[in-house]
Amino acid sequence: MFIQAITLFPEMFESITEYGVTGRARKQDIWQFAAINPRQFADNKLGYIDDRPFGGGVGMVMMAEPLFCAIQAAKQQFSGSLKNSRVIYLSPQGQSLSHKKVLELSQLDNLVLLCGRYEGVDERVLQTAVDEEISIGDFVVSGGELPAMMLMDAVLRFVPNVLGEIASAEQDSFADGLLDYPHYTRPAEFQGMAVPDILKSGNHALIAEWRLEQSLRRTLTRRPDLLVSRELLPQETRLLDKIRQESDE
Ligand SMILES: COc1ccccc1CNc1ccc(C(N)=O)cn1
Repeated sequence: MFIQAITLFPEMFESITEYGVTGRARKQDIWQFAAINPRQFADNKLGYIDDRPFGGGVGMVMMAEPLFCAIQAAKQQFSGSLKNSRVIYLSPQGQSLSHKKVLELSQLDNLVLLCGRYEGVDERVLQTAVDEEISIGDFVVSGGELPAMMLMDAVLRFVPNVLGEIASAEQDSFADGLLDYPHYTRPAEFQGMAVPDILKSGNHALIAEWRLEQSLRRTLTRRPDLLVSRELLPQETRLLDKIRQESDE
């Protein structure tokens, strides 16, 4: 997968291109990255890429021309099939990013991420050169770079070989629509708190059931909304009934 970010701060992306599983995978050429700074497309000597908003109001707006040229430049770099590509603008006005959308994006060959700064970008860029507007949550941060990196990381976890054993991405919570179960590692006792015995039993069937019960219990108490739209397997229904009876007692 070839990911390009259109950003005034290319160096910010080193946190995902140089570190952790995503950094290692990029260094192994499992995925590729390039940043394009719209300032290089500013048509004035001073490299202006923002201007005051029509209609007045606070702050500045990113101008259409430099961004449009940057997106065109990104499209010329595409590897693989041009069709299997998407230009995404990160913004609080976007469609909320979901696990389903993450999976869909992980199938693409090319991803272009437009990172806004100031009060946002000229609407005409969105109308002519952006395929989708995506939000990573109902909050505002100073630029689209951190949301872009969040999206990149979530998507890359589903690109084959990025994680090594793809299993750990599919076992992530949200992958099966439930919150994650609690995790423990050595020492067996920490500040007087022991690890649940079941996890030391070596009985993998019982451990799997315990973990599923813990996921269901956490989802029921912390995010019951996730259970509303989720089809339950018979074993899950049985465990949920058991959990509900306990809380009714
Ligand atoms: C004032 O910033 C903006 C104003 C308008 C658009 C983009 C930005 C850049 N900031 C962003 C970007 C995305 C998200 C999100 N929720 O995905 C949050 N903030």
